[in-house]
Parts: sequence; structure tokens; C-alpha cells
Amino acid sequence: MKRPSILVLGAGYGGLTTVVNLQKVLGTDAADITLINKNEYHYESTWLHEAAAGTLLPEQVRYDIKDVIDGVKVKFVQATVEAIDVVGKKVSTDNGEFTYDYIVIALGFEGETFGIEGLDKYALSIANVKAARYIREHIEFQFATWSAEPVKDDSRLTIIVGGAGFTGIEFLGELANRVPELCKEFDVPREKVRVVCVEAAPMVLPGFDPELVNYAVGHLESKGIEFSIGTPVVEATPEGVKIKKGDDEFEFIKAGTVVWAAGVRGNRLIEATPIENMRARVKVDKDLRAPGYDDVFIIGDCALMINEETNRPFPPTAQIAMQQGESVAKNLKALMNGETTIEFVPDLKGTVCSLGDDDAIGVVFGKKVTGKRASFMKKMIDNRALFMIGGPMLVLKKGKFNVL
Ligand SMILES: Cc1cc2nc3c(=O)[nH]c(=O)nc-3n(C[C@H](O)[C@H](O)[C@H](O)COP(=O)(O)OP(=O)(O)OC[C@H]3O[C@@H](n4cnc5c(N)ncnc54)[C@H](O)[C@@H]3O)c2cc1C
Repeated sequence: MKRPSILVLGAGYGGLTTVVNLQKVLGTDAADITLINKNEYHYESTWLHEAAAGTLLPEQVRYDIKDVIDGVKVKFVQATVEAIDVVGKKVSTDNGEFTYDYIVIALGFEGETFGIEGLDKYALSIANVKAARYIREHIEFQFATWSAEPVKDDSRLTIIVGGAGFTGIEFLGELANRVPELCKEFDVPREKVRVVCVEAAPMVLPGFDPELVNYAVGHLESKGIEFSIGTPVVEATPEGVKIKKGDDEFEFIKAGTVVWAAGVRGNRLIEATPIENMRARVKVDKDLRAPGYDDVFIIGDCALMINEETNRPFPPTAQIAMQQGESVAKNLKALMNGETTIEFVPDLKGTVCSLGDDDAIGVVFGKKVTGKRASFMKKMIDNRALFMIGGPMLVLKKGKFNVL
């Protein structure tokens, strides 16, 4: 009898956790499992702000996929997915076509600019490890140019961060520590550098406890970060951004670097399928299948699940993507054995937002934490994600141990 074929698209938190768990729950001959990913490595999306600021090297935030999968049970194909045909049950890539009996779509997030003029063209986005490396090098180039040019353009040293949500604040935390290093390296006086966070909403870190938000803002301001809150970006140009400060009041901030960290959406490939979606995120069934497509599972940032307690979608997180990966592996096994699938219920342990390498805020198991304790917890969370996918060897190789 032909073995069922399982295609997993994307080797991020969701896809890799699915595969690692399939290796555990299925016997060697139970299925043909193929994992397709754009790169031969996985990168830790939750560490990308560090690679973008330059506080970690791009190499430190990624590892080879072949090091964590069992080559006997799983075939890895490096390819870029170009189209998903959920009716014909096939996937086109730049490295051939693949058919499937079951598919797991875990292609992650893309930046969302909400149609704001010029942002797509002139703002950078912390979207993947290559984009993060580009941001790091762009900032360094601006500092090096300022240092070398005879007539100085101080706006080169202004960095605008669009968005005071989780990603924006974590990136600002890294920049706050990185800027003094850059000033030293490129002979730039610190007072010449501006880092400005521009946010449309009336608050920083919506959804976070106000006391923790005050702590975060105070910490970042003490390191020279400026906040412009309730002032939406209305346009980006090659010279900087225009922000709205009142009914008819606008300000143009000249800047050498604009990083847009104010929105994510699912992978655009979803929008080209007949599956109903909102900004490429699919409101999945309770067992994580796409409504109307019994052989299609969608997880991670491409999936949308409503938190029934708040009646709002769960925020897209690595924590949920990994738990979904575990659940999908169990459900695939159940389907192959003719059993019923289980409902996915997120088990939220808390959230910690870093403020650089040495400080953080968070709520863990219902308790508020700040400072070095929170920073320690953040590193333990990062190390746990490595452990769940690659075991102790991966933690030793890539883990964060600078905990004091
Ligand atoms: C700076 C930053 C900080 C964050 N911090 C946290 C945090 O502290 N805690 C938390 O829980 N979450 C955090 N998140 C969110 C978290 O990173 C995402 O929710 C998580 O990565 C989603 O996992 P995923 O498996 O859906 O996608 P990803 O982990 O993004 O993986 C998607 C994979 O698909 C691949 N891929 C994409 N397109 C294609 C294609 N066409 N063909 C082939 N392969 C493709 C990508 O290369 C990637 O390997 C953070 C995000 C960012 C950007």
C-alpha cells in the first residue's frame, strides 16, 4: 500500500516543530515526510531584532536544518514555494513540483504597511535574517559615511522606528545598547544620534500592563530613545517620514534609516489560494485545518485563532506556533490511523519583552517581572525553544548563557 505523503512548508518555529514531532510519533515507514524551506537553515525570528541592531551576528541567530532533522525519516528540500494548489494537491517551487496527501502550511509572516505611501519602498522591515543583516549594515554604512564625509549630514544618524508594539520596543532596546558602541566605532558624538519611535496608537505596547509599559518607556528614554506617540506615519520618502501631529499639523523627520516594525500579516502565497483569509491569515478550525480542506493544516503566523475569553485573535507568537506544530503532528498521526483529531488549545505561559540584553519586562505565570530577572527569563525562554527543536546539543551550540 502507498504510504501517505506529508508536505511541510516552512522550517520556522511551526514547521520545524511539526517535523521534529512527526519524527517522534510516526514510525520510519509510516509516511513520506518532506520539509520545504527557502534556506538550508532555520533562523530564530524572535531574535531578529538583535541581528538587525547588530547586537548579535546573523550567524548566531540561525542553524542548519539538517542538524535537527532525522534524514532517514524526513526529506529536506531547499526551495522557494511559488504556489500552493489546494485543489490539485500540489505545490510549485523553484526546485520542482511536489504532490501531497496532507500539507502543513507554516510559511510565517511578512511585513504589513497598511497602504501607507512610500513605506514599501523606503522603509526597512525586520522580516527575515537577510533583511535583519541588511538593516545592521545600512545603519553601519550611515555612521561610516557621516564619519568620512567632509560636509556632515546629521540626518544620516537619525533612526526612525515605526511602531511601539512588541517588535518595535525589542528593537529599540537593542539599539539603545548598540548606539554607544557604534559611536565609539565610527567616531560619532552620541548627541548627534537620534533614535525616534513613532507610533500611531495613543500608547506604547498595547495590551501590556501599564506599570510595565512605564518601566519600559522610562528605561528606553533614560538611554536617549525619543517617543512620538499618537502620531501616525502618513508617508515615507527617501529622506525620512512625514507624521501627523494634529488635525492639520504634520512634521517631517529627516532620517538616514527608517525601520517599519508596526505590522505583520501572513504569507502572501495564501492569498492566491481559494482558502478564505484575512491579510493571508486563515481562521483555522479547532484542529488547525483550513475550513473546507480536510488535508490542509495551517499553523503559526499564517493561522488565525480567536481567544474566546477576549473575543480577539491570539497575537501571532513563536510560543503558539510551536504548540501548534506539536498538535498537528498528533493530528496527522490520528488521521492516518483513522482516529478523530484533537482540538488545539494554546497553553500561554506568559510574555517577556526584552529591553536590550540586560533588561526586560514581562508577565510569567501571571506574575509581573522586570529588570535582570525578566531578562534572565527571556533567555531561558529562548533556550527552551532551541531545546524543544534540537535538544541539549542545540542549546549548547546556540544558547544564550550571558545571564548575569
Ligand atoms: C523581532 C521579532 C521578535 C519577536 N519576539 C517574539 C517573542 O519574544 N516571543 C514570541 O512568542 N514571538 C515573537 N515574535 C513572533 C514570532 O517570531 C512569530 O510569531 C513566529 O516566528 C511564527 O512562526 P512561524 O513558524 O509561523 O513562522 P517563521 O518562524 O517566521 O518561519 C517561516 C519559515 O518559512 C520560510 N518561508 C517563507 N516563505 C517561504 C517560501 N515562499 N518558500 C519556502 N520557505 C519560505 C521562512 O524562511 C521561514 O523559515 C517575534 C517576531 C519578531 C519579528
